[in-house]
Amino acid sequence: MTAIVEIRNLRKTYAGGFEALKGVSLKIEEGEILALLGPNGAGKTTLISTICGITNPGGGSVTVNGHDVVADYRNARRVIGLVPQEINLEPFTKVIDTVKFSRGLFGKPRDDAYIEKILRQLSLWDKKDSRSMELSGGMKRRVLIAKALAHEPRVLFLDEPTAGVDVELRKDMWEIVAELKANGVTIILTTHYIEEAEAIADRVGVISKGELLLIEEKDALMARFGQKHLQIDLQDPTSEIPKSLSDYDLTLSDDGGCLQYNYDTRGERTGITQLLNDIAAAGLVLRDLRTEESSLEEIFVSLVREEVA
Ligand SMILES: Nc1ncnc2c1ncn2[C@@H]1O[C@H](COP(=O)(O)OP(=O)(O)OP(=O)(O)O)[C@@H](O)[C@H]1O
Repeated sequence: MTAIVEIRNLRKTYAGGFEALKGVSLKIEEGEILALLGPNGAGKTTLISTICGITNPGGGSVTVNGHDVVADYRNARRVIGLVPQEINLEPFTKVIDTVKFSRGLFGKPRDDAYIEKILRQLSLWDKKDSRSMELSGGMKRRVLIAKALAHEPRVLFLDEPTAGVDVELRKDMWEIVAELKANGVTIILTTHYIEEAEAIADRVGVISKGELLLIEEKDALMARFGQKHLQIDLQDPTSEIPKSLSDYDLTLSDDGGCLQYNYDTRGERTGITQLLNDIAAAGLVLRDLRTEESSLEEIFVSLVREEVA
């Protein structure tokens, strides 16, 4: 794989002295979907804005497709599409005109067939003559994507693409992103919805306080930090965990009816067989067993909490 975006030791200090990026280095591979997670104010938008040439870096460098985003910003911008967090559409302009205009801004020749293709892909073709003010919030978000794609970028940045969007439309967006990836577009998205990263990202980066805490393949991340929980429902509630089970990582539900056993998914031995024997020996009778895996959300929260501590 080749890197299409290379970020080296990127720093940004806003006027007033706030250090929003503290030396971020990152390579983004061509064709991948990278999700950037991080709490409010972590620096995600600042990072995206700097890569897109909207904010000037205070130090370090970024190249996109080999073009430096400061020294060679025109060529860098040509390959970048940006879907901003805020909806910034002109209320009286027709959908098709706003999308065509975006293409023109990059000096690309008129290509009505391509514009039709992206509007159809985003289910906007029947709205092409509607003014932005006549569209729902979700449709406006689609128009922003169409605008960002109008000049055929190879790298698409989506800054919280599904903020405030209903569940159904969110899933539609995920499909759109998957289709774009299939067409060879590299996608970087920021999101607060961890299930979004879990559903569509190839890699996940976690940013907190201007630093990249980690960047890793999603599946490897889930396997590395993942814990499994075995829920053991008891026939009769118990008031406390029997002393003979004190060596196990067990928690008892408030109603005393369920024991939760936490174990490492990487461990060669889970200890479950022995635990079940010991539970029986302690006189507890099982009613049911369920296993659950920790979600990316739990992993993320524990990482950011460690950072804050
Ligand atoms: N123009 C600016 N001037 C001064 N400080 C700024 C400016 N823009 C952003 N900041 C500060 O930089 C920090 C990072 O902001 P940024 O918007 O990059 O965070 P974010 O991770 O995108 O947050 P969110 O998830 O809330 O969108 C915040 O503390 C913010 O207040």
